[in-house]
Amino acid sequence: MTGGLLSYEDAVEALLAMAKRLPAENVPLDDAAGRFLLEPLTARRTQPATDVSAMDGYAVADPSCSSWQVVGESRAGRSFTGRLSGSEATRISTGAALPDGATAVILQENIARDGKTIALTEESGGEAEGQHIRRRGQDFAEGDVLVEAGERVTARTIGLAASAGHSRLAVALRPRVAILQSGSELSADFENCPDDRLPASNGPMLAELARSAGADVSLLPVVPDNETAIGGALSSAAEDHDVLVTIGGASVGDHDLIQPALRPLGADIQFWKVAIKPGKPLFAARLNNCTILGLPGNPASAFVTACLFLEPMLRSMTGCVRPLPRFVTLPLAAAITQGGTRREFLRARLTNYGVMPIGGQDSSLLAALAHADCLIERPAHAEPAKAGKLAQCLLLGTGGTA
Ligand SMILES: Nc1nc2c(c(=O)[nH]1)N[C@H]1C(S)=C(S)[C@@H](COP(=O)(O)OP(=O)(O)OC[C@H]3O[C@@H](n4cnc5c(N)ncnc54)[C@H](O)[C@@H]3O)O[C@H]1N2
Ligand code: MOO
Repeated sequence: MTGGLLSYEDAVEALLAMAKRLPAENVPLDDAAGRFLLEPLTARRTQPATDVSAMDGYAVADPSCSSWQVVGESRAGRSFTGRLSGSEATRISTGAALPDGATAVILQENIARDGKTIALTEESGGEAEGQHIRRRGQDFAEGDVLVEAGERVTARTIGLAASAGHSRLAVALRPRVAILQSGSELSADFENCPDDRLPASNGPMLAELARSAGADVSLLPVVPDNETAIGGALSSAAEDHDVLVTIGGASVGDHDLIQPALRPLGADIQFWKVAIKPGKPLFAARLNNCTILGLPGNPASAFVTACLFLEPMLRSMTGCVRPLPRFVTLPLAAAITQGGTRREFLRARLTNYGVMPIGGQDSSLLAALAHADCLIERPAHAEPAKAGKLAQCLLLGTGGTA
């Protein structure tokens, strides 16, 4: 606890403990992208399956000769079936199987050919046994564990899985996430929003963030500041979703009605208020089988808390081995002022000289937020820091940097 507020670590740990791991499904490779392996990726085959040539040229039985007789060809996909001996050679292409008896490959640039006879050109160097040969199993062998369970399925993992003989992978079911925005000032009509209303912009922003984290997202209709209407929307959303994210109405004002609406439904409020800026009024609750994450309404607060809480929770539910945000150490490109009473996450941009805090740090500023591509962590009560000092930073837009 920090002055009655929970620390970020305690709060995120409590949230992760609330949200249980989802069951597995076996999905085609493209549908596994961005999700986490629930089982180690094990090679079902050996690669390369035989010794192969690394270059276009000639496979030879004896590289110490100075000329050879070409007795056939080994192409990728159609190998030479005979066996080489003495001064015999075959034409060979990159990736083609090395003929039996071949001990080296000579680059075609180093060869002069006259009919079936080939000879080393004057410029060529000494040829050695084993040169330009990729050995069987050099990449991986059947039974090798190639990627551990809990790692993210990237484009490279997909390539590796295909190569290792897999067309499907075991991943967790996609979390079903509902997003509920409340506030009588909010309008879902972005094109015709009167001046006394505000576009409900946090909904599509966080829907996209959750979708990028692998969730199936339902963006629910905006609910006005009415406890009964909010209660009805909460209870129906909690029935058929694993996670319900509420936006706004998390603080202490007369119109902050999310918790008052949750209590009569029997929801268990697990924690409220975290010592971070932005994001102080965040809360978490459990209603039947649904984990409810109450995010503050200010756009920067909603976004930053989604990065710090929602993404880690979704990663944890889907089997990620390192669900917590991964901070990297980077130099400050400009000085930052003294820290306040809460640990702060300053919106910033990466430059060639380090991280540069952006101008507007007020949590209502969406244009400034959209300009940021990382967050600088400034501990509570931190001393002012000069340009060049190292800071902990969270890169944005990398799928949570897990
Ligand atoms: N007396 C106190 N007042 C406030 C405190 C406090 O501790 N004591 N905390 C402040 C902090 S910090 C924050 S953050 C805000 C957040 O409060 P709420 O979660 O209750 O958010 P709202 O009041 O509903 O909205 C704040 C702001 O954001 C706009 N908003 C809300 N939802 C959306 C949406 N879906 N899309 C776009 N914009 C949205 C809303 O119109 C307000 O302007 O409370 C402080 N107050
Ligand atoms: O925490 Mo509020 O999110 O500071 O603006």
